[in-house]
Amino acid sequence: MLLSLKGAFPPAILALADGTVFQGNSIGATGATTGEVVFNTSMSGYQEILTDPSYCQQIVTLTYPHIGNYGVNLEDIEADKIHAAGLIIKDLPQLASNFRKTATLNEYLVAGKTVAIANIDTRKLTRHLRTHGAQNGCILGLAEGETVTQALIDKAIAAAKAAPSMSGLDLAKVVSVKQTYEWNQTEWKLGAGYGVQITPRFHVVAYDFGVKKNILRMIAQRGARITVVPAQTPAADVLKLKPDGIFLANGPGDPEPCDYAISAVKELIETGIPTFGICLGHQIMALASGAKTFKMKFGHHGANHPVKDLDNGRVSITSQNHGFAVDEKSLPANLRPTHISLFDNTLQGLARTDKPAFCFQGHPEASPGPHDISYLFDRFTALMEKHKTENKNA
Ligand SMILES: NC(=O)CC[C@H](N)C(=O)O
Repeated sequence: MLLSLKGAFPPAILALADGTVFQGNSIGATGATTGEVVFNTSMSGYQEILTDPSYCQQIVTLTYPHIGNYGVNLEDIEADKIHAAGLIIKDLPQLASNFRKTATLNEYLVAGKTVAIANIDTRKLTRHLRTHGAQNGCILGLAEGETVTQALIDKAIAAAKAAPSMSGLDLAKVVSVKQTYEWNQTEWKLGAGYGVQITPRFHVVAYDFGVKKNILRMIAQRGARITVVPAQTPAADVLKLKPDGIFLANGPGDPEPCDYAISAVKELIETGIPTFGICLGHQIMALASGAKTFKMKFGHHGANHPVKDLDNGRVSITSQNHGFAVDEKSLPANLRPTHISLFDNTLQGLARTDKPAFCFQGHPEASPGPHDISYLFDRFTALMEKHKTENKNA
């Protein structure tokens, strides 16, 4: 039986901007945090979710009831720190067990200075977010011995109301790396851990808008060495690196204000160098091609989302994490829909008809999630192979 640790942790408050309040226990850092409260339906992968830079300024509610069962380890990270603004769960099990475990979730949250709340009704919260839409919230993690008072509840509601709206926020340049770096780590294998790409055939330049490490690993696995560049790198600097392919990363915030990236991508696609975008990268490619994006009601966050490939009818179960989407009605003639979500029919994939450029809204790198749609990385490799051969023959 899993024993709840209810009594072992100080109280915590979760307040939403509309005044809804939940009381539970603080299982992370003491103090306050604010952000957009979203829900994620993945059953595992909390460490990858917490470290995903796309969750910057978002508080993540996990709908799966037992979170923390397998602790945390040194390998399942998508960035070198926790990026989520906070965590909301139902039950933190007393026992965390896994052969790779180096710490418990609670220890990890405290060390990562992340405020988190447990023992609240996450089903009620999720229904609330589904009905009323994602909204800002505040978690107040109290110190040992402190008790909940009306003044603290009012303070949490006021902080939730004062938090900035996600619409219009450019967070890509906030989380992006400041210096260019090289990447050659490949995918994780049981017994061997992560590998190294020592015989690359391609050179990929990856725009870091908040890149998840597993994307870089999956590109490296397929024969590439990668130069990761800051979000605001001009197109001319990318071209100087003579890439065989350009990758546009995932990232947090609203894609629309990322004008520097939109104009660079517009220029780069025109050169005919194969380009692949994921999530924020997908939205930026769409904007660079003349389409529009919009804010969704509560977005897609989970590892069980069915997506249909419009070219062959094949359905993949995919990992998702986005709150904005590309408006299908805004597509220019040279941008073709390739995938749609079977949850709400929103656009999931696009391809340029005039250039070797395509993009995907969900997460083919999984981490966490199913690997059904990893074929998109093979598609990128095939485009680079073709481009390389054509250039050689030219
Ligand atoms: N994971 C991502 O890249 C998210 C893209 C964007 N920030 C959105 O919420 O839609």
